[in-house]
Amino acid sequence: MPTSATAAGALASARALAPPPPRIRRAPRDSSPARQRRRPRRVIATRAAGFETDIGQAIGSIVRKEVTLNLPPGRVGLSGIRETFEYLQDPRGFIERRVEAYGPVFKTGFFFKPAIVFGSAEAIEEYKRFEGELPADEALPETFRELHTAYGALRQSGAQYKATRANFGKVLGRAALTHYAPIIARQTRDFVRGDLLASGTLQPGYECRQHCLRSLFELFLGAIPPEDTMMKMYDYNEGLLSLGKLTNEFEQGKAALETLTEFVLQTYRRVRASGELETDPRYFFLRQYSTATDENDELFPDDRVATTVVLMVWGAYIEAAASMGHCAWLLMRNPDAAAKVRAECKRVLSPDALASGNVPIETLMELKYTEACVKEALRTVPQTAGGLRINPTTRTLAGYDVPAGYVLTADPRIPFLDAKNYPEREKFQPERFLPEGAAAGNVVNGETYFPGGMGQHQCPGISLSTLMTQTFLAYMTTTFDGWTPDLSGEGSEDPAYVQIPIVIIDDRYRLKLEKNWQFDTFDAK
Ligand code: HEM
Repeated sequence: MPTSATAAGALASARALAPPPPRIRRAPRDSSPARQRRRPRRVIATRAAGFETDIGQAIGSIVRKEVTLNLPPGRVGLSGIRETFEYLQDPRGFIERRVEAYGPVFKTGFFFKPAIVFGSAEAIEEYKRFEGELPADEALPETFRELHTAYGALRQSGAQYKATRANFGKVLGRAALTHYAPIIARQTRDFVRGDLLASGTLQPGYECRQHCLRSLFELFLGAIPPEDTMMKMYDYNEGLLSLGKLTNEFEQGKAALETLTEFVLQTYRRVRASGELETDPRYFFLRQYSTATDENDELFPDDRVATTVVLMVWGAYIEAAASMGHCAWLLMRNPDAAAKVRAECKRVLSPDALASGNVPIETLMELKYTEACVKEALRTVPQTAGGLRINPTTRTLAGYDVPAGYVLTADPRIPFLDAKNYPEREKFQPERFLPEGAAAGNVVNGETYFPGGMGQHQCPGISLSTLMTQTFLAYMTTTFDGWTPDLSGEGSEDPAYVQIPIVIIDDRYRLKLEKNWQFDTFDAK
């Protein structure tokens, strides 16, 4: 679930998550070092004998009454506009350039608000001590707050949030994953050995999203909605990220939320009335929520259960799909790692188990190298920024003053990019996440690896996403001997990416799949 889905998370790039035909987007801006060295034109600066005044920053710090404070290095400017737009064009490059210039704690403008971004182990350790008191909701824009609903975890705090969070373990913890694993395996088999085998191509952005949508509805609802209802999830996503409540996107998002919630509500009420809720394993998730209680010890009302299903599917589908696409691309570019994944999957998973789709979690958990690939992919191509919190009172962090009203965000990309934690940081090395990784100088712990954010709103779904991606890789590597960029039509060697709020391969990118001889004549349908 993307928490950086804030105000401008909006931007057009998020619209790339709409269904096909994929729209033609402009190529990503040139981020070559030469370009980056050019001075941005909008800064009004004077430079003389080593003295540089950034007028926007100077006025901004007077307006914000922070002239006498000891803030971290960096610039916010007058209102953070320039920083925000620079971030939105190239989020990862933005972080990298600032860490290089200022170190792992710096100030900037994030989504038009002054912000302190940090990622050193010391700052994170200190942050963890008070993060639990910070309100999460205020950092979210109005459109997101309304469509995320009062039931959404990202808006909550205190007793209400505790009640919401208490249920996550029941539907995303180990027992739940044990229940989901064979369903995921069957869904993935049908996707890879059905759809992909038939077409011989994979559009990792769009097709993995659709696969994840279907799989997640089945896991969390026990039923896949009709296509037109399921596709409302794209409108809902666009509405959450829309620029304002007067936009069409917001209106459509609101209508989509109603349609989706109504469909879930009807399904929930029907299976409860028929008694299947208690007896049919398909309704595992709904059954857990049918006994969930709120902060007043009252059962969740039906609309809260229904909204929770919609929010869970929404929080998971793009993230899981992005992880699958990045892994597929990284394995293509790292044939040694791909060979190891293939060998491991063939050793652990029997052809019969793969063909039947009946793969228990214990077997999937033996895929240690494959799991390490998924983790390393999240490090190499980080999918999200950290969660945003508003600092309510003046305090200090890492020896710097943090004024009230500043956004605080622990950014996972900062430790990911630090060669002290990850030697040869640009390389894809799944071994970092295996026991031998430490001996090679890798430092993997809660302060250096937190792809799902940290603190009170830390992602409860990373294990589910990892399991889905591992299963995807198991079927991909045992069905296809490899894959290469499909250069026909608009095809390109490497993908462009949607950058905000979740980094995911652009819909136009396609891979050509090389069938394994066993599947040359396979007809899964
Ligand atoms: C690789 C995949 C994923 C990544 C990188 C990811 C990332 C994140 C991040 C960064 C947050 C933290 C937000 C914050 O601190 O404000 C978050 C929260 C959340 N994620 Fe994920 N996510 C992933 C997969 C999933 C999946 C599969 C689910 C399944 C339902 C999920 C459900 C949630 C929920 C419910 C929250 C809100 C937690 C709360 O507010 O207590 N995520 N995610």
